[in-house]
Amino acid sequence: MAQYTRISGSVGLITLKNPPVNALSAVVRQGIVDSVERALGEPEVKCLVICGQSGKFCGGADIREFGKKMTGPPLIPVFHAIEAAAKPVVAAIEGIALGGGLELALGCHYRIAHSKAKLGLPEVTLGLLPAAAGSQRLPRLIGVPAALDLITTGRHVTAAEALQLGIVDQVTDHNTVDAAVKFALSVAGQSLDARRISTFPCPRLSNLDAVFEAAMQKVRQAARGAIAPIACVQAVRAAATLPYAQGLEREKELMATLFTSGQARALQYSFFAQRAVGRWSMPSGARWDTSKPKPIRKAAVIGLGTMGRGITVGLAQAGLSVVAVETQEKQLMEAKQAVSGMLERGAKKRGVSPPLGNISYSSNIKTVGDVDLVIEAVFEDMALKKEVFQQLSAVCRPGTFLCTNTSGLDIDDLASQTPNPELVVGMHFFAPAHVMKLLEVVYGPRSSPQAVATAMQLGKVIGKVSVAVGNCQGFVGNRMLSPYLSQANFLLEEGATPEFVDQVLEEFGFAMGAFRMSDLSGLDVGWRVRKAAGLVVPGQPARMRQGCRYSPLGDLLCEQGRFGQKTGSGWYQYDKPGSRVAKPDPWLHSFLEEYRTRHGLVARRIDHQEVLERCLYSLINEGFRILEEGIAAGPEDIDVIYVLGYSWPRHRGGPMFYADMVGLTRVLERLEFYHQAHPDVPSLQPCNLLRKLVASGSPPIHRWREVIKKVHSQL
Ligand SMILES: C/C=C(\C)C(=O)SCCNC(=O)CCNC(=O)[C@H](O)C(C)(C)COP(=O)(O)OP(=O)(O)OC[C@H]1O[C@@H](n2cnc3c(N)ncnc32)[C@H](O)[C@@H]1OP(=O)(O)O
Repeated sequence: MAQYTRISGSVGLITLKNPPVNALSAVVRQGIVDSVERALGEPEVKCLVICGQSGKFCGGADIREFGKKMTGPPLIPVFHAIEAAAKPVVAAIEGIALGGGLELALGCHYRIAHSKAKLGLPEVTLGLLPAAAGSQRLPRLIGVPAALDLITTGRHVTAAEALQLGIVDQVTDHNTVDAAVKFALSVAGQSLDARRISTFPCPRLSNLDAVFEAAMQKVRQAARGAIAPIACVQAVRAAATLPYAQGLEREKELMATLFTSGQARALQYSFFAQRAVGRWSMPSGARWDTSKPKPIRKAAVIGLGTMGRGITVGLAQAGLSVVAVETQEKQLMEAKQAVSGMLERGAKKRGVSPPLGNISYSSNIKTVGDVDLVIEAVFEDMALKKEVFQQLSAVCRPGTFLCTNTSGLDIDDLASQTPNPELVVGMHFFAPAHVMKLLEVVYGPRSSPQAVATAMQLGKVIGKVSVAVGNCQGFVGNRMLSPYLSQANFLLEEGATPEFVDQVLEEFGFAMGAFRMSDLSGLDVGWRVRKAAGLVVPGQPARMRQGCRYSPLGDLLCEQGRFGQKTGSGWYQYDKPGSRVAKPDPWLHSFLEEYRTRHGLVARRIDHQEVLERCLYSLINEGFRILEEGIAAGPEDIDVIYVLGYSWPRHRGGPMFYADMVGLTRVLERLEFYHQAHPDVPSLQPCNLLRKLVASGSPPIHRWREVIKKVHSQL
């Protein structure tokens, strides 16, 4: 609702009340209209202030209403009614003014913001554009280049930047509503002619075409197929070239296209999925709302390689005390220098001082005796990790949580090295660990709900989106990647080139195709894992392992010392080791031809559809297996992992959402087709859960959990 009160006799105060973010639901919109009307009708009222309850101005349109039947007044006439008011209306912005929230403020005559407030038009991140006249008012207020930046990126700006840009009129460190009331009284009675943004001409640009061309090129490059950023540029162009009323029409047209697009649905699903993963549950019945995390004040990181350094930075930046341990003195010194540099650069960006004092460095593992939680981040080698866990068990005080940063090793095996396996969880960080948003929190069969809750909470504290998943080879992300990469390799055996496979996957929206990504990660990483699993038999490139098709192509490249970017060659060639520009490699093409001849394989023409379907559907099929086994609690967990950790295009929601969009029947049919053609590839055999979902009439993704529950209860 929107509550109307009178303060100081002559100020009408409208307070938006719709927890948690005062979103502009139908009731709130109606409340604003009624309150403005009432205030304008009361002769004693000289001015109005609009604020939000609980220190939050407004989080924008109510996203939960999207896709439902529209009720209540639309936003544009509500904002026009405010702008047309004959009494000054001041927005008192505390906390957030986002999307429709900022558009509401732009409809007001003045804006006062608290110094800690964040403002922005993030509609683009939901597959939309600021279509409550924001795309038309903001360029008129702050000019085209600044508006293009804000609208196409959706970035939030601080109150200080908003003041500099001219979005707000005043910033206060004190009570924002008091400041706004005082301000409103000071301008009451003054002419409002120059305060109605919709009447402003858009500031002229001599190089208008060049500015828009450059903006379009920039968004096309960054968008990876997303359409909203392009529509945002078009809407701002309308503001710059058309009268306000016509610009609004264009905004409406563009919005209509976006609103009904699958991309907006995917992005909105992704928004809620990222919040839903916080409400985790385990097959044991343990849940987020019944498991209390322990507060972590002091943590230790063991092993200061690339991952350990990033984790240390993340913890220190979040204000935790960190003991950073590296047993080799020389590496410890190098790490200290590197971590300090990362902290200094980060602090400079944020305009704060670097939290160097939060970290104490040590070469002695015994110094971690008084920490609340340890994150072991040594080399990905089980024997080494076991040794470290044994040492930790001896030196840590009772009750210390022991976490391992691993991308796939068995958490339970590691936990068995300690007398308290319930305190052990996996924390799978993604590189660079202080930047990447994703954290897979991996529970073993003996991890306590409190250990999981604590790791999930710590993830939140350090700014990660944490997803709780069960223990299995590769956990969720890497386990699903395995059939995807296998298919990419099989396609090469059958006649494709790395360039073609990557092109198809990049056109789909991945930042990098399977081969460019493997070259970046380093081919030796998977090779080492395959060797440890006994899959690599030197000198014998047989194409079968344990009765299933196997491609030794990656192993053969590694045997040649081709580890990817770091060695200057892998699936591609590079100018020099470390160079990032991948070039097609004639050597690789002849190598593939020789390989096919040696194995009696005849290259055939492989089309775009086959690449996409075999790579994606095998990955999706593994996702269904993961759901069936209860390794992930719901499709949202998998989708968040893929969008945040594996560059799955956000505007396609995630692999499980994509399967829902394509249609489960279609996915099932195509998997059956490919499995028939390749019966020796088990990852192409449609899994039980997928069949069950199709048999249940392919319910929409938000109802999959019901079918999954049934499958689990039948086990
Ligand atoms: C046309 C389109 C127009 C005019 C629009 O306005 S589109 C909406 C534009 N607004 C946004 O995109 C803001 C989205 N929200 C956020 O970025 C963040 O939620 C936040 C910065 C406002 C707050 O962040 P935080 O404190 O971390 O909290 P959560 O993100 O966890 O959110 C708390 C719960 O609030 C729900 N929420 C947030 N925004 C909205 C909204 N606009 N409509 C409906 N509900 C919203 C969010 O889902 C969380 O609830 P749960 O999902 O956990 O139940």
